[in-house]
Amino acid sequence: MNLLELQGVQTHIGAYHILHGVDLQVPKGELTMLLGRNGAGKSTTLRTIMGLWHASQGSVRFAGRDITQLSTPQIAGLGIAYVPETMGIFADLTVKENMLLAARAARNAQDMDDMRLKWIFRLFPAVEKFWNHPAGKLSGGQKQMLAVSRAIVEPRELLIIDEPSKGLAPAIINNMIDAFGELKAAGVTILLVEQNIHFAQRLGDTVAVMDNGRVMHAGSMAEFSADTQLQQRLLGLAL
Ligand SMILES: Nc1ncnc2c1ncn2[C@@H]1O[C@H](COP(=O)(O)OP(=O)(O)OP(=O)(O)O)[C@@H](O)[C@H]1O
Repeated sequence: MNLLELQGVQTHIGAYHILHGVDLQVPKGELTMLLGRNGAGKSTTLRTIMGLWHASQGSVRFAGRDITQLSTPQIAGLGIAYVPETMGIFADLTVKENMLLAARAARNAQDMDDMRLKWIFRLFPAVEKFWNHPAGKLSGGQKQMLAVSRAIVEPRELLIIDEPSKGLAPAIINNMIDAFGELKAAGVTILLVEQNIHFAQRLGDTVAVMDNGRVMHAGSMAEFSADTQLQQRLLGLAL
C-alpha cells in the first residue's frame, strides 16, 4: 500500500514551469530514495508535497486523502514531518530549546515524552551530549542529527528529509544509516532526497529517479543498484 502518492503533479514557481507531471509512490513502511541530477526538481517535489508550493495540476494523496490544496500546517498536522535542506535549526537557541520548540504541546523538558526522548538520545547521542549548548555551535553532522531529532520529537507517519547526508563525513553517514534503519524498524515511512548514491543504495528499499521535472524511473533499489547502465543514463555516473 502507498502511504503517499503523487499523480501528474505540475508545479510552477512564478513564471517558471518546474515540475512537468511527477508520478511518485511512497510505499508504507519502506524507505524511498528520490534521486536525480542537480536541478532535476527533487526539492520542489518535496516542497509541493508539504504545500509550500501548490501543484497547478495533478494530485498529492496521503493515506488515501487528497492533500493537494491543504496548507502546510494542515499537512504537517496529518503526521508528516519535513526537514528542508536548510534544516530549520535556531542557531542562537540551545539544542534543548530547539527540541522544545519542535514539540508542539510541550512547554518544558518535563513535558516532552521521556521515553521518546531517551529513544532519540540513543539514536543520536550528540543531541544528549550537547543538550545545553547553542545549536549554532554544532558541527554539520550534529546539526543534521538535531534536525532529524526535531522532526521525530512526536510520532510521525511519514518523515521527509532533503539531503540528510549532505557534507557529512563517512563515519557520520554510517551513524545516519543506522538511525534511519531504526526509524524504519519503528514503523516510520521515510522519503529521502539524496545525491550520495552509496548512501542511497545502502538504505533505500525503493527508488525514484527524477530528471527535468519528471520521475523517469521508479522501482526497487536492488534492481536499480544492479543496473549500472541505467544509473549512468539517469544520473550521469561514471561506470
Ligand atoms: N524559487 C525558485 N525560483 C525559480 N526557480 C526555481 C526556484 N526554486 C527552484 N527553481 C528551479 O527549479 C528547478 C528544480 O530545482 P530543485 O531545487 O527542485 O532541484 P533539485 O533536484 O532539488 O536540485 P539540487 O539537487 O541541486 O538541490 C531548478 O532549475 C531550479 O533552478
